[in-house]
Amino acid sequence: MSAQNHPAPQAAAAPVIETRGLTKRFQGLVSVDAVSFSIAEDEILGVIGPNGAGKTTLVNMISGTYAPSAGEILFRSERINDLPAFRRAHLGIARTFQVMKPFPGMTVLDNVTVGALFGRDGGEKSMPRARETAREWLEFTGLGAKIEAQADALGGPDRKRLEFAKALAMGPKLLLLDEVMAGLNPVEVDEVVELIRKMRGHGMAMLVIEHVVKAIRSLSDRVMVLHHGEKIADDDPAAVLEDPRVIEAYLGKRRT
Ligand SMILES: Nc1ncnc2c1ncn2[C@@H]1O[C@H](COP(=O)(O)OP(=O)(O)OP(=O)(O)O)[C@@H](O)[C@H]1O
Repeated sequence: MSAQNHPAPQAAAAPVIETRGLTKRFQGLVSVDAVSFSIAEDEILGVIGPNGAGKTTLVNMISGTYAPSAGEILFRSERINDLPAFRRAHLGIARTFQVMKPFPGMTVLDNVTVGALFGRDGGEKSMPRARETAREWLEFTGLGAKIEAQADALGGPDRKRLEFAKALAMGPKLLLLDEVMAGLNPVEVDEVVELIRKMRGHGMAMLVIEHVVKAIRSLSDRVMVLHHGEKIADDDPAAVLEDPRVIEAYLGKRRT
């Protein structure tokens, strides 16, 4: 099954996230250079580019970890440049991290319950409801049998599932997935691809940073390519992955 099998997102609907000329400079280095893009509800934008292209920095600006040096971030038409990260989480922006960080000394269920308590609109208001939400997302992500395990004892693939469940329990409208397939074998990659597919239709926009090109090709409605901080392509996956500039900048060096 490919992304083309899904109904096309409504072109006319207001985007969930939009950036205009978004820029981040670190001293002399321009890490993200005037990047403009948008993602609609239920749309998946794949983001690829060589190491150091600015992908994680882009996510860090959207989630509120880094303040932009220039440009605008609009979330459902509201300018959010100056909101702290927790306020963005309350609006419905959730992310996963490249290095998975479960809360140590806590069970799998407790980890995801924290997500449910601090999510959109301030999170679930009661502990029983938060735990119920956490259980539902742990079932959804395939960790239903491990809810009482210590989170820091989980193996790599299960840690990724936990990271998904934590983010989903926040009730996101925008989910930012930063290299969730790194370090997985091909079978595990396919499982994560299936999981992301299953997440479609839950009213989210998704930004998926990934080096596994096969996965990006099959998941994404559109693919954006960053190179030295600049956007060099943003189109449907087939067009982007055949673009000579993209092959030159990135794909020529990778055959995944
Ligand atoms: N806090 C920081 N201070 C200084 N430079 C930074 C900082 N964060 C990122 N950079 C620089 O910005 C550039 C883009 O980095 P970024 O991590 O966004 O790239 P990336 O595309 O996510 O790479 P990768 O695929 O390796 O994760 C790099 O040159 C990096 O060294």
